[in-house]
Amino acid sequence: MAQTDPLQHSVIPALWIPVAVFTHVFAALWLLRAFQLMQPAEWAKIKKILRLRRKTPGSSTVPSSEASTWPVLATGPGVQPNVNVGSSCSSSLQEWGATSSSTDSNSSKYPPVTYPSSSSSTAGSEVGSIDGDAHAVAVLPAGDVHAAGAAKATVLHAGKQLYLPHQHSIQHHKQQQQQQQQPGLRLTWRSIGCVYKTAAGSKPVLHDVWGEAAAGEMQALLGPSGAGKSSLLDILAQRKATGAVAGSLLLDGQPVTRSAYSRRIAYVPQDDNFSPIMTSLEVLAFHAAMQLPGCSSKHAQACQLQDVAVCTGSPEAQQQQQQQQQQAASKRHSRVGELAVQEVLNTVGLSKHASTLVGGRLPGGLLLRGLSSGERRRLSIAVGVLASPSILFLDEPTSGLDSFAALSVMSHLQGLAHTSRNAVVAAIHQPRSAIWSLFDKVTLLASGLLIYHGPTSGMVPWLSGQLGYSYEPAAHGLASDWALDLVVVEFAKPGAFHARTMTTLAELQAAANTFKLQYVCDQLYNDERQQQQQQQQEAGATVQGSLPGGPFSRGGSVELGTGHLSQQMHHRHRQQNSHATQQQEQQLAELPEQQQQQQQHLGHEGSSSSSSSSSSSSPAYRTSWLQQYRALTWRECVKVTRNPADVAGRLLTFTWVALLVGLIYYDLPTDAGSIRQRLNLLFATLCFFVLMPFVNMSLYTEDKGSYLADRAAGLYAPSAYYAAKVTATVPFSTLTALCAGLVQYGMTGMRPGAGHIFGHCSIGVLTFLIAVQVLHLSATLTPSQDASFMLGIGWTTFNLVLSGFFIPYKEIRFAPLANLRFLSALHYAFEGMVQIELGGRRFACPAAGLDSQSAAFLTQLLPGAASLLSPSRLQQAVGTQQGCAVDSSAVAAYFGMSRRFGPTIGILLGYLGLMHAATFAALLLVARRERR
Ligand SMILES: Nc1ncnc2c1ncn2[C@@H]1O[C@H](COP(=O)(O)OP(=O)(O)OP(=O)(O)O)[C@@H](O)[C@H]1O
Repeated sequence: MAQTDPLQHSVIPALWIPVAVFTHVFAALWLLRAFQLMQPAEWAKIKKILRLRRKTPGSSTVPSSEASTWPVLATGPGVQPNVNVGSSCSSSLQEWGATSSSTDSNSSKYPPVTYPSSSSSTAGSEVGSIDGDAHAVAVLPAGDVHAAGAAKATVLHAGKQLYLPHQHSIQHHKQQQQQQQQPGLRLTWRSIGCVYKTAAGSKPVLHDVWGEAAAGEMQALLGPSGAGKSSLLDILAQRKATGAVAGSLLLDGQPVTRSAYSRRIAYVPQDDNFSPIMTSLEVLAFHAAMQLPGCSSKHAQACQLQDVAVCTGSPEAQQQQQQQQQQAASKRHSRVGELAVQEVLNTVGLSKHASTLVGGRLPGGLLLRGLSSGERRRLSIAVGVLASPSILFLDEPTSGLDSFAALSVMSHLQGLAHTSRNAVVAAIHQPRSAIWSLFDKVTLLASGLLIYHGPTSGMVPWLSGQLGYSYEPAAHGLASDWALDLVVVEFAKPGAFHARTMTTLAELQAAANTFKLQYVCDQLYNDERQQQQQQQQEAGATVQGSLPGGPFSRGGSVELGTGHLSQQMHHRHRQQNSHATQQQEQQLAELPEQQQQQQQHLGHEGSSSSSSSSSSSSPAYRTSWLQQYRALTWRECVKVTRNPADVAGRLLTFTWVALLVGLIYYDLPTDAGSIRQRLNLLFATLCFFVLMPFVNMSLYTEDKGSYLADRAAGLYAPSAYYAAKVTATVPFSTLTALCAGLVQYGMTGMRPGAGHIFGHCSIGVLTFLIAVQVLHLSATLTPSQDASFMLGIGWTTFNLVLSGFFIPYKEIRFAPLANLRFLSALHYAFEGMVQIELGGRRFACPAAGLDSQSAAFLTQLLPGAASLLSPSRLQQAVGTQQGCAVDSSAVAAYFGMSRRFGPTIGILLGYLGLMHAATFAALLLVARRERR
């Protein structure tokens, strides 16, 4: 038999007061962080004043332990990369060494970086010095590198430690990469075609495009807007996920395999997607952790020096390389290692901005000062070159830059190409003269047609000499400007200025055909000669001398092939050429969607024919899942801890709303008259939990954007991202919901007892987490924030209406609809809370008897509850008889709410799991759907 509640006052001060104080102190700390972040100059002044006071004899000093608890975010020009996080994030950050261990009074001055004693370089940026020895600040653990075991290097920055996994392998990896970059590395693309399916029908955007990029040269991809430059770059970088693509991509003559190829290239998109609240160094540190090789667990023991070649090579190669590495490592026991991250920053001239925030607009709309647009661009390039790619693709690297910044960026790139033997291919718009002169080669596209591909010096001779379009530097300006003007056919051109120029698509087509005929002939000629040579070699014949290249592969100016073989090829290709492009496009357009997807994969996965570039056992990502997970968790933690709106704002909003509700229902009566209020309060609590996540919709949308950008770059596995996201965000979400629940519970005085408090809060937190997940799912599935809101609001309304609060299910007018309640998370949550609050509980009748209002409510509320509302019982309740009690189980029974706590929690956990699974599936889906 349930006992009546003997309490006179229901409020539980010991519950809500400490929690409310905690949330405010916690939020105040984050607001202080916000101040440091937003007003670095003012914060520096305050720190200076505090320091002066500390130095003044007799003045009160701030204990160092206290000082160390204050997170230092913004000092000097930007923000230190080290952050101090609470809750679950701390362990991860500590592991990464990002936790601020002390706030040295000099830390804001950025102590000079430590250079290796062996370095002969001086500070400052050197064009193309990516592999130089300068500017190292990483300190390898003393002693045997192998003894490091944990495969981490300690990176000193601003006197703090920032750990990067496998840092000590960076330099080694770069050397290895360069060894792999044989002088003859050559990417060749042949007969590339691309057709998009649009509402208006098939839209061909690339027609039979040929070309090549070789180590040590910088190539411009030139063409008017819409010419197909980005589409071609996407195809070459194997990032194309839309449209039907045809053609072949060869690395050193062998078909590329996608996973191996992706390790040799880097793609710098037109728009970066850096988090505004991370510093340049942190952005690079994150990308270093994602790109620089770590072994899979399988190789972990074998590869103490963590190198991609070791990880992906054959077992024999791995063993051999490992031995070499061990020998090399033993020679440099106490050698100070290099930090690629800092070095790359130097290379792109950003070393002074290592601690500057990237800046930009935060998801909430706040504008954060940070890097200039030119510096951001250089940071993008730094990310691109971090893993020492053999081929670097850049989509308009100079867009948005002033002319000097553009020149500086392009000079860096040329340095990379010439000094580090990278192949650089950059789509570019109207380069100024100094920039144009940096390019070795150019691909000129117009309306998806290849007009010219070859040395920059050969472009004018081809267009004027072969095609007959006269170029007058005095009148037409730079050769690249003239060429761009020449191939634009969409607009009317002033005849007086251009003299003979292209004005129709037919003229473009003719120019493209002429070029292709010549170029393709040359390629086929080379192929045939190589084949002959191979056959001769196989037959034991010695081929004297080197192969003469075709006209376009000789460098310098363009010549026509004149040999007998060349003429034969020319003739053969002329016959094939006229119909080839048309046929290719028709075939692409006719391909069903599924086959289009297959067709577009120019890289042949699993092919074993390719030498160094292919390996069927290559893992899909450069780093292991665990390494990705740790780096992503760290980034998520940085995001959470650096966004004051998301931390202090959310916590305070939750607490204040809880305080408001607590005040409204403060100290609920303990008699039967409070049953109605308790029901209302439970429903209000649940409403609060399902509505609050809407404040974070912008975060979910922003998350999706950065996920899609990273996925397009093939940076990490979706599962690693999702696991990291959950690890970093769920603890904080739980904390906020828990604090709000406890404040409200304590103030209103719901059912006393630890078990009841635990049960109520568990259901509240789970409801909140479900609502958060549903909104995350909405933001992932829908193309815009407006649509996300609509979907989210739809779910919330459905849940509220079918919670059972407004109408008992048995009274729903259209009975089958009542079954929909099983889809409502609130149905289970409300039932669970009602059970905890009212199940098996007896309330004493009010001392003055049940007031008429409550009696009327009960009569109306429980028309079917005979045991409670028989006229005699009601009479008893309204009267003031001793021992009168109301069994509130009847209320739960009336609403049809009888599920016990355990099953309720199980169902809510299942609901949450389902939402997580759906969100993950949606992330996989959109990554396919929304890629270019
Ligand atoms: N996913 C797509 N679906 C349909 N059409 C597309 C798609 N992507 C690009 N296009 C179209 O393909 C053509 C070539 O686009 P692309 O972006 O490659 O040109 P671009 O030379 O890089 O142009 P810009 O210099 O303006 O960036 C354009 O007409 C463009 O509208």
